[in-house]
Parts: sequence; structure tokens; C-alpha cells
Amino acid sequence: MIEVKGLTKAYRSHLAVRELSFHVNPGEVYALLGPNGAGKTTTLRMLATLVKPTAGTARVAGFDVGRESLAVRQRLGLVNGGMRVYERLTGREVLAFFAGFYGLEGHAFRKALDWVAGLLGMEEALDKKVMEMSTGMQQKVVIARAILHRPPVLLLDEATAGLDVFARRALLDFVKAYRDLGNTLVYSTHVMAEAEEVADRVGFLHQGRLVYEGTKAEALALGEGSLERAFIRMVKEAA
Ligand SMILES: Nc1ncnc2c1ncn2[C@@H]1O[C@H](COP(=O)(O)OP(=O)(O)OP(=O)(O)O)[C@@H](O)[C@H]1O
Repeated sequence: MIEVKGLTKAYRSHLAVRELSFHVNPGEVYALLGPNGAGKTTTLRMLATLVKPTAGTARVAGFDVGRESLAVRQRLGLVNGGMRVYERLTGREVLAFFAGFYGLEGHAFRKALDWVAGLLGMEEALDKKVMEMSTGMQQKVVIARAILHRPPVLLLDEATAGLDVFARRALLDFVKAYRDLGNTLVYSTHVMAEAEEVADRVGFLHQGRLVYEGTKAEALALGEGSLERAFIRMVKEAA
């Protein structure tokens, strides 16, 4: 569902992402793990067609992120940690605004709204102003906005940043539920415990390079039961 080959991004002379190659199979959660500055955000933004690669290629659902960016955007959703939505609008108003970008209007919008509200358990948020919602409910609006068009591919970038324990739990449960509907997810985080819970496969990113890739079970075996230990071991071996 996602094919990345030799993907590279340079900011002037600084290589943020270096010759990255990996793939994500349909229906799996791929955790992209690495500390701050490893290149996770840059990678996800290239997949989402928001940042232009310096070299290499990436395809999402068979479409090239450079030449077929519109087709990619129609099949993909992106959730960033700390994303905000307009505080003075109700949940319904926020979603109606973004639905316009996906060409969802009238009956199609109402259907999408019913689907997303049921999936996320956010019916009560639809007629509340964002500023009157809990952080967890606001996060649901952010997710709803990203999946309103039912994208088969969902990218989450440090999506639990700033969430309390309840909202974090709801997000991790949502990730697994969205995967169980047959969708494909990339889950970027520096929190190894979150990857241990949701990932099917993992990639370790360090200084813009993929230093390891494997199933979660393989990575856990490498780290004697801990992804954190596996990560540190692979970074040392790559040095
Ligand atoms: N627009 C930019 N201009 C210059 N350098 C950038 C830009 N965006 C990112 N970088 C640099 O590229 C490297 C990778 O950053 P990136 O944000 O992709 O990492 P990350 O793994 O997502 O970390 P974080 O969780 O801190 O965002 C960092 O050294 C960062 O300073």
C-alpha cells in the first residue's frame, strides 16, 4: 500500500532523510520509531505530498506522491499531534468545512458524518463548540477531519502528544480499530511502548536513516522483550 524507494530530503546541506526504503502492506500498522530529529515528520510529510523529496520515490495506494499528488491526497489522511481546529465552530461546522475539500456535500456529507461520529463515539461533539470540548473530544474532531473521506491510508505523527491518559487510550484503541477495518497505517512516535501496543511491523529511524526493519515480534526478540533495547542495539550496530 506504501512503497518508498531511496527517499531523500535535504534542507540545504542537511540531510533530514537519507535514502529511505520501506514498504507497508495493506491492513497493517507500521510504526516509524525514532528520537526527535530522526526524520519522522519529514518522511510523513513527503508521503502526504506536503514536502517535495530531493531524491527517490514514494507511492501511496499505487500513486506517485510527486506526479499524482491529488490521487494520493484522496486516499490518505494525516493526523499531527498538537493539531488544532477552529475553536469557535461546532464539531459539525469544522467537519463541514473540511468535507468541502473532499467534495463531500449534502447527503454524502451527512453519511460521512454519521459514519465518523459512530466510529469515534463523538455524536455529542457535533453540536458543541470546540472550545467547550475536552482535549480528548477535540482530538476526535481532529481525527474525524482526517478520515472523513474514508482514506485507506492513515498517517499519524506523534499523535498522542499533549493528550491525557483517557484521550491517549482512545487514540491507541482507534488505531487498532481503523486497522481492523482493513486500512493501512503509519504510526510515527518516539514512545516505544505505544509501538509495542499497536504495531504489526516497525522501522527504526536514526539521523535520517532506517537502521532496522522487522515485524514487532522480531524486533522484540532482538531487544530481549523490549523495543527500546532493540532500538539502542540497532543504532549502535549501524554506527
Ligand atoms: N523546514 C526545515 N528546514 C530545515 N531543517 C529542517 C526542516 N524541517 C526539519 N528539519 C531538520 O530535519 C531533521 C529531521 O526533522 P524531523 O522533524 O523530520 O524529525 P522528527 O523525527 O519528526 O523529529 P520531531 O519529533 O522532533 O519532529 C531535523 O534535524 C530538523 O531540524
